[in-house]
Amino acid sequence: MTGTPGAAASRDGEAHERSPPCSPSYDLTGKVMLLGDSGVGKTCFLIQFKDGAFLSGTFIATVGIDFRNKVVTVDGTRVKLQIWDTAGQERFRSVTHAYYRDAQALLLLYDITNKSSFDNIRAWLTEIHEYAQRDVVIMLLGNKADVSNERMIRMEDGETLAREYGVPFMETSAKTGMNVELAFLAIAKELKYRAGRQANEPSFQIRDYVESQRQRPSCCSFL
Ligand SMILES: Nc1nc2c(ncn2[C@@H]2O[C@H](COP(=O)(O)OP(=O)(O)OP(=O)(O)O)[C@@H](O)[C@H]2O)c(=O)[nH]1
Repeated sequence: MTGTPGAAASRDGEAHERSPPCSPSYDLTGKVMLLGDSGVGKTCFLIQFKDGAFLSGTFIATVGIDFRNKVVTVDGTRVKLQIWDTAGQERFRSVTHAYYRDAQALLLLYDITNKSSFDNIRAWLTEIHEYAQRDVVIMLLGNKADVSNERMIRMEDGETLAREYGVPFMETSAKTGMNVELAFLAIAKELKYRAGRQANEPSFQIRDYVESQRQRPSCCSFL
């Protein structure tokens, strides 16, 4: 994370990118990567957060890596998130490994309707531990929670795995937007907290925050 605004230009050309140093449009920046198997919904997740829209129809796999910026305000601090959308396909893995070490946070997605995407989470976590910074923030997300009739992975299985690795967890839907913004807000809050805690500011526990704020899909409200 860096506190120096105005440095890099984004591909989406947001005006705030070139703000003069005397009037920065954000206070902190943090790099976030979206990881997970091909087709779990990483690109849709990012577009839902950035534009509030869902891309339905033909699935076009990401080639290599791409990024978008969005500024969120948490507790009065403006955090610019630079969000990297990676290709889930195996053949792009060596390209994406190179980006892991600069990331402060990783959102690791599986698809609740696709068992192998869940089974591969352990392998993703092994890669993360190999290539990412030791203190990187990791969040596990079970995406496509809107497709309840095709569910293959129970919510409690996601929770158990997340607990085993000590990471926050929630189910999400890039289609309905359920918990999408919350995932990024929780990351931004954690980055702000790490950047410097103010006197009298209560400590922040990302797992507790996510657990208290997340919505549950209606099918799983009993879990
Ligand atoms: N119902 C539903 N469909 C989704 C959701 N998220 C993504 N999809 C669909 O899943 C397919 C794959 O979505 P992408 O976002 O392209 O997947 P990806 O993880 O970026 O895939 P790669 O770029 O290959 O790594 C698309 O057909 C999306 O419309 C969701 O939350 N709910």
